[in-house]
Amino acid sequence: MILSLLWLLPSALAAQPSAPDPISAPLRSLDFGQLNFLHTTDTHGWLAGHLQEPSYSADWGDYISFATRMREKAEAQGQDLLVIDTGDRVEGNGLYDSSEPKGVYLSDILRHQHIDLLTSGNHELYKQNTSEAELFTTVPNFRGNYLASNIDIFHPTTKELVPLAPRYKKFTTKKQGIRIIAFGFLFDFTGNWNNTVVQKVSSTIKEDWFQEAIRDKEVDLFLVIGHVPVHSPEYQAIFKEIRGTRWDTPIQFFGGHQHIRDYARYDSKAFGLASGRFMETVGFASIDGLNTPKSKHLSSAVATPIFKRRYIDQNLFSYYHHTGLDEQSFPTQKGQNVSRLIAKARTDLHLDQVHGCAPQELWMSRVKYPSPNSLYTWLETQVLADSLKDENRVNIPTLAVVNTGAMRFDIFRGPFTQDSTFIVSPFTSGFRYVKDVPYDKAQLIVEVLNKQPQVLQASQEDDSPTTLAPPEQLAYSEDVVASNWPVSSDQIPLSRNDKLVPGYTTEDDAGKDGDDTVHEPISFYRVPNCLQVLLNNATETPETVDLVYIDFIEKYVVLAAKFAGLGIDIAKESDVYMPHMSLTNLILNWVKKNWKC
Ligand SMILES: Nc1ccn([C@@H]2O[C@H](COP(=O)(O)O)[C@@H](O)[C@H]2O)c(=O)n1
Ligand SMILES: [Zn+2]
Ligand SMILES: [Zn+2]
Repeated sequence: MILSLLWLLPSALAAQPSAPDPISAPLRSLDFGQLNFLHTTDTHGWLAGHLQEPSYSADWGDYISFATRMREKAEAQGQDLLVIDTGDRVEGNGLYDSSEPKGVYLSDILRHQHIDLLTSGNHELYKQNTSEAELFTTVPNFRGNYLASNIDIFHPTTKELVPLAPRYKKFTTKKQGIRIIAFGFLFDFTGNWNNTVVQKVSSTIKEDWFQEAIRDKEVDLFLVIGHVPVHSPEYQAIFKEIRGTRWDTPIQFFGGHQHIRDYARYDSKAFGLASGRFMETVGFASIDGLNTPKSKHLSSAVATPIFKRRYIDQNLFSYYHHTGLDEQSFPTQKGQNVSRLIAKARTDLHLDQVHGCAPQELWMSRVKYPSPNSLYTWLETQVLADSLKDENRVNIPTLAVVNTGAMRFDIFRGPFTQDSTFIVSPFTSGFRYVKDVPYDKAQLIVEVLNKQPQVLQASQEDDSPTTLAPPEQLAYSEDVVASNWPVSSDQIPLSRNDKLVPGYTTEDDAGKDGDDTVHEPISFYRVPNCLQVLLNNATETPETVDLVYIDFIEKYVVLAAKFAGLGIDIAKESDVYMPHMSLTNLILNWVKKNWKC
């Protein structure tokens, strides 16, 4: 990754004269301890980093150099460093989605990082080929380090149900001799393909192997990694189960899935870190004052260990700062080779091929919905309105419903590339429809879907619902939410020359000082679960409509239809709409036609 003068600026600001000087960007430092961690989660294929956002512009090769330098630094101080990844490595970027078969370049890049412990996310399990790629490629690539405490897979050859990877692992750290038992969980996910089985966390922790593991007396730290939100019933249950048996053994959790920076305090000796999404963030955590055989011998043990956390902006400026190195001394040979491998993969996959040029920024959550700069407003009023048409259903009033979670990232003004195609919406789900749905019932279905607690948005559990709440019980608010975004910085003194770059201003269970980079806050607005748009020249209130929806949300539409008293079984009555057309391709075709450069 090359460091240029304007590299720390968001692309939207890069051309402006008042751009902040990157050198003055204030950074909070990392407090090393006996045991240190680097954590990634929900990388979703973004191993090339963010080409349009300098704050997150380092790549997986740079991260490899960073982890190496951090390990060298820790070990030189007689401390340990572990590298963790908690899943959703796939789906969401051209580097993964653009190859045939998907993921061949990605897995070959990923494996060069030394990852000490990793788990699966839900995205590794949506499809049969993805989970089998985990079984046959990722698990062997990280042999002994991949954990699957609650995931089994039907082995494609033997047809036997086997653990995707070992349930847990016991090991001792190199420098400090810390005895660790580690587990690797997935939240209570039910949207997996039927070749895998995800056991509920609450029943997994009652199994003999787990109960025996937490009764092991020769343990200084329990390490729970997982594709699980750190504030979740699943992690509460694991915490309680371990604490019930081991009242004072420290527990460190690492989580993900919600795509946010977050830190949870379970008690004075148990904390959990979640490290964002899309290679924007590398999480850092440290523990000092652990009771180990070595510290007992040296009588340096303390009553309560000290837990720390930091959210590192994934760029070279942060990496140089935290390692105390520079452009010459920072990169490792391996890191540079991997950066070259990424560049070559991007070339082979034509990821810079331009399909059109976006005339403006389109935001997922930085602006209100609906509004002229809302990505969802654009999807409704431009893309769906122009392009969602089945040639066998012409001139039939149609109500289309799309889950907002199908849209994964903002669009920046300028080139819309092969890469953008998958960054914006990578999913291969098609469209289905039911005919002759009374319009009032169709509207009630959407209303019911939108009053559910965010089940269909990105980063929410797409758990199979058995019931849906009536619309009047749940309120949807489109107000600004301060969900780990905009609060002003504290504790780090700013000089008059400091001009802040917009970015994360996280508030978590440990306070407001978690982000390494002090940012200017960004507003964040909620969006509904589903968009709806009337198509085919429908009058304002047609009598009946074709109800069109993305097949990914069918199970919710079925329940909402029952709730709305539609009286038909949507799953049985529905048919394919626009055969072989995914939302990804619908958007791409629209861009090619409408966004000339
Ligand atoms: N075919 C799919 C798959 C997923 N989604 C959306 O993604 C959300 C889950 O993503 P995470 O990264 O948060 O695990 C899911 O809730 C859906 O909103 C989709 O739309 N289509
Ligand atoms: Zn994710
Ligand atoms: Zn997830």
